[in-house]
This record gives sequence, C-alpha cells and structure tokens, in this order.
Amino acid sequence: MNNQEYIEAVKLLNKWAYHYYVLDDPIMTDEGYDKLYHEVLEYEENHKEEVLKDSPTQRVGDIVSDGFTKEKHISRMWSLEDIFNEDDLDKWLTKTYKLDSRISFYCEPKYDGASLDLVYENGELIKGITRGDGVEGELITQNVKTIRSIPLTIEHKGLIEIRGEVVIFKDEFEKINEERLKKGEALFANPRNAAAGSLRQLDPSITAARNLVFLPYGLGENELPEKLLHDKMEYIYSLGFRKPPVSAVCKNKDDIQEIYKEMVANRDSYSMMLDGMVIKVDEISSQIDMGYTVKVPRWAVAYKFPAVEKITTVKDILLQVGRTGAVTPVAVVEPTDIEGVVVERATLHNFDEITRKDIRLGDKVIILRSGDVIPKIIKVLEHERTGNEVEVHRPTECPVCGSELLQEDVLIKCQNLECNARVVNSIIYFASKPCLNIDGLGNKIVEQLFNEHLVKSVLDLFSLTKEQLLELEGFKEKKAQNLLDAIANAKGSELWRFINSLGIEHIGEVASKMIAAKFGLKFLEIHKEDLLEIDGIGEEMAESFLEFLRVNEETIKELLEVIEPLEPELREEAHENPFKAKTVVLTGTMSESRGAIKEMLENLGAKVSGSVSKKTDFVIYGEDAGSKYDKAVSLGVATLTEDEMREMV
Ligand SMILES: NC(=O)c1ccc[n+]([C@@H]2O[C@H](COP(=O)([O-])OP(=O)(O)OC[C@H]3O[C@@H](n4cnc5c(N)ncnc54)[C@H](O)[C@@H]3O)[C@@H](O)[C@H]2O)c1
Ligand SMILES: [Zn+2]
Repeated sequence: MNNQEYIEAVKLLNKWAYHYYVLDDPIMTDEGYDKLYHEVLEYEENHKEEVLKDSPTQRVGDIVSDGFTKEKHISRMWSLEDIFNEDDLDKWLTKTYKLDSRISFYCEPKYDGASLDLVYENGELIKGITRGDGVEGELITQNVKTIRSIPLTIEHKGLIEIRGEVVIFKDEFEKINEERLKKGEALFANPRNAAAGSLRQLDPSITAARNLVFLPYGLGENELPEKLLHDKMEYIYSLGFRKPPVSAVCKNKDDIQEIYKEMVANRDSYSMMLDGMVIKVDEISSQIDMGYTVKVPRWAVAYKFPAVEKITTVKDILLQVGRTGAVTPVAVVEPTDIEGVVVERATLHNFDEITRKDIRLGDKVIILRSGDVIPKIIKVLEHERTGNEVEVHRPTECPVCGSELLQEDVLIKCQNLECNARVVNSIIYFASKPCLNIDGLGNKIVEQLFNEHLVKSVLDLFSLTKEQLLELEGFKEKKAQNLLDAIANAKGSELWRFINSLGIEHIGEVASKMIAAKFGLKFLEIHKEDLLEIDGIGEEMAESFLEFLRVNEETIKELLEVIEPLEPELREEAHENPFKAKTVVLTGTMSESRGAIKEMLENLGAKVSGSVSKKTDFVIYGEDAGSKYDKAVSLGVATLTEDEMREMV
C-alpha cells in the first residue's frame, strides 16, 4: 500500500461505515471491511506521521445522524480491537500480560446488534443513548422504553450507566422478514441491521412492534464496590437484566480456547446472532491501570468467529415448481466456502425480491448462511458491476409443463394439477418426515419412480412390487425390500401425519394435529363451524381444508382404506363442573406432578395455560408459588390452593 492507496482505502472504509452505521444497510461484508481495515492499520503503524484524522482506526465508528437529539455519555464508550485466530490470541495475551501478569479473564458472547447506553438515576431509567462516536450519541429514550427486557426501574439507587447490545432474536428476524415478504416490503439484510434500524426509528411505535432484546455487557459511570467484572455483572443481572446464554471466568489461554470453541460449536443454537467472543480482564483495578488507546480498551478484545457472510457471483437463476404450483427462483452461485460448507445455491423467495434487489446474472452479491437455513442473497454489490450483467425476467410459462403461469400477488403459480413437478413434489412431501415419514423415499427415488411410470400418484406407492423395483437402475434385492418395508410401515401412521401428508394449503403440522385430536376419523364429515371452533384455525384455513376435501374426497377415502391411520383417543365431552371451558394456570409445587394435574383439569374441560393474563379464570397454586401468583393477585384473577381446587370438583 502506498500513500495514495492508503488515502483511497480510508475513503472507502468511511463510505462502507456510513452505509453500515447510518443507513443500516451495508454494502460490504464485515469480512471485507475488516480485511481492508487491517491493511490500513498496518500501513499506519509503519507511517505514523501520515495517519489521517478521519481514519476509522482513530475513532469509534457510529455517526450521529440528524433527526435525533445529540446527548453526551457520562463516561466514554469504546469499540473493540479484534483478533481472528490462535496466533492473534497469543500475541494479544503476551501484550496484555506485559501490562499486568496477575490477571484472569471474563469471556462472554459478542452479540451482533447495536450498542446502547442506559442511564439510571434514583432507580429510574432516565436516558437511552446510542454509542455514536463514543463521546456523544443519539438520545432515543422513548424507543428504549418500549424494549421489554429493559427495566424502567431498578433497585439500585445510585447514578449508573449500564451498557449493552440491542439485538433481534433469529426467529423473530425470520418472522419479520416473512411478514415483509407477504406485504411486498424490502427485507432486512440480517438481524444486526434489523436491530439497529428498529432501534433508531423516529416513531417509537415501530420500535415497539419489533420485539427487540437488550443484553447488558458492561458499565460506564458507576460506584459499584465489586472488584471483579463478573461480580459486577452478576449484580447487574440481579437487577432484572438478561444474562448471557454462556459466559466463563478463565484463568489462562487454555480456558479461553475451550470456551471459544464451545461458543463456535454451539453458535447456531443461541437465540441471537453472535459474531465472536469478547475476552475482558476480570480485575477492575487492572483494567483501570491498563486504560485505553484512542479507540479501544487495552483490557478487552473481540475474538471473532468465522464469517457467515461472503461475496460470490450469481451464475444462473433456476425455477423450481413446488407441489402447490408456486414457482420459486433459486440462484446458482459461484461455489463459496462458508464455515466449512460449500454453498452453491441461495434462495430468492420470489420474483419481487429479484426485482427489488435488482439481481442480475453475473452480479457480485453478499450471501449469508447461518445455521441450517438455506443461504440467502442479501445484497447486490452494484458498484462492482462491469456492464455485462444480464437482467432476469419474470417467467410467463411453467418451466416444467409449459402451461401459462398465474401471477397472484407476489406468487407465480403453475395451475396445471398434472404438471409433473407438482405431482413429483407432492409425492416427496407425502413421504417426508413431518408427514408419513417413509424412509428411503427421497427426491431422487421419487423422480425415478415417476419417470419410469411406476408411480403417478401417492396411491400407486402402495401397489409397487419387488419385481418392478428390481428392474430399476440402482435397485438390488436389499434396497428394494427396504423401500417396500418402509412404505408398508406407513400403514397405521398417526392420523395427524395422514392429514398433514395431504399437503393442503394453509394446513400444516400444528393444524393437522388439532384437527386429528378434535375430530378423529370423522374429519371428513365436518362443517366450517366445527373447524372454526378450534383455537388457531381461521376462515382461510377452514375454507382451504374443506375445499380440498370436497375436490379430493374419493382419493382420500381410498388412501384411508390403504393406510388405515391410527385414530387418536378423543377426549369425551366433560360433564358440567366449575372448570369446564375455563382457562387455568398452575404454579408452585403440588402434591402430584404438574403434568398429572394438568391432565385431570383438561379432562374436566379446562384449558391449561402457561402464563397469567386478564383472560385467566383461575390460578391454582402449590408451595413456593412465585411470580405467576403475584401477577394473578395484581390482575385480580381468582386464586385457589390445590386443596380448594380438589374440593370444587
Ligand atoms: N460491513 C461493513 O461495511 C462494515 C462497516 C463498518 C463496520 N463494520 C463492522 O463493524 C466492526 C467495527 O465496528 P465497531 O467499532 O462497532 O466494533 P465492533 O462492533 O467490532 O465491537 C465493539 C462493539 O461490540 C459490541 N458488543 C457486543 N457484545 C459485546 C460484549 N459482550 N462486550 C463488549 N462489547 C460488545 C458493542 O456494541 C461494542 O460497541 C467491524 O469489525 C466490522 O465487522 C462493517
Ligand atoms: Zn407446470
């Protein structure tokens, strides 16, 4: 890097940071940003006299945007130095031990969200401020008050700044994006941007709707007496803040490596996105001695996890026709390694998504793979375009059967019931895990059976013979027998599996279970009113279910004869009693297990719920009843001891 390149690099980093911090819509991966950042850092170390004042190494990144009032932090907020591997860790430890050799470490997750400073005085939350440039941030108290994991009052009376990260849990993020997809709104790129964007809304009601979560990780101004950081944090948790899902006090490097590996291995199982682990010196007096650089504390470091976002190129867009006829585009991308898995495809949800993101063949894009979910394209790098990229057009004909496609809101559908793709996919669905769970009947075999004209519908599966199978390529005695056994095994499956396997639109596993439990094998004879009686089944679902039964009655009857699903035990209509049709909550230790008492009450026709609300009719409590009992009292809900309950029945 020469001086000219250095100046350019600083400009580029600042541009990326603007999109990241201010617009909450990054145009570079963290990995790409970090790489250039470290090149800049290295250049600066060798050319100290050339360091630019606006270099991102010289200041905390966030920029305070207009629209909010600026507010100073009582004590400064900082960024973190980052390290990426064991070598880096060794270097960091050597450097840190030189400052003080008698230290231990507190390790906790590095949450991927937005930082927030909370100021409490006289036990009351008085301010919420974003990190900003570390000295001053945006005053967002009204938004912060909508976050339920932030207590509005705490028992601690002194002036205290509690710092932490605001995040959106992964499942909530998926939910928000699903809803946005349905409404045709732009999707959030990742949970971090969703959290940061939701926190910095000018309208607090938008923030309130997003289910943000606050996780404390440290303190600013405070007069807490504890000498160790982790003791201070325990005190903070005891004030009503959330604990980290994992944390550890470490004596040495081995301990640090062990907890790091554990966090990386369990990364997908945590509710929130983590992008690393933060290692902090546990002794507060040592922290004070070590102090800060212009940007980061010398007593802490972020040990980053392998990146889950990478840059790749779109090579092709395939069209998949599902069992309902919905045509979904799938991107074929240049194979890219993400955490040891080679990614070759990415979902695109629908064509609106392609149009909105303006994805073209040949585009450089950012893909995200986290957990088991299918990788997705989150962004096109428009500034990387060469002009040779090719636009993608909405299809008008089914790529499989050629019939005209129906454009239904954001969905594009093949309407041909006999379209090969629809038939094959409904057979695959029929055999899948949450349905009849037929082992060995995966995509490839179903396609083979279909192409060889052995199976044209699910019913045909049950008349397959060994002779037929043995004629197929790849089938020997054992494989053929296993498949026939697996198909035979599907006979006598639970009824809810049978209902689910029909693949009725809007009727998934949960609805199938409810329908099976309520109506048993009589489900063919029910009316709309009967269905609507079930909590959780609405108009659209009921209509879809009944319409499907009407059209496919014959086939369903034939299938019932072949499969003979197992009817669940139906609960008899309960006799009249004080708990019939009442909502009941159990709490505390009882004379029998909670499960047994729950069953007894359910047999009496009660609905047993896990949480107390105004709609609760009774809270029945045993010994050591806690917050549920208190809540019942405060809401004026009737409370009964176990004995009182038993006397009433
Ligand atoms: N993609 C882009 O274009 C782009 C642009 C700018 C920055 N970035 C990303 O942001 C990083 C730099 O941002 P930064 O300066 O905010 O630093 P950082 O986000 O890497 O680390 C500091 C922050 O981590 C957060 N944090 C989470 N858990 C924590 C814990 N347990 N203890 C302490 N802090 C915790 C805090 O909010 C703290 O302010 C870069 O490394 C890069 O990954 C990306
Ligand atoms: Zn078709």
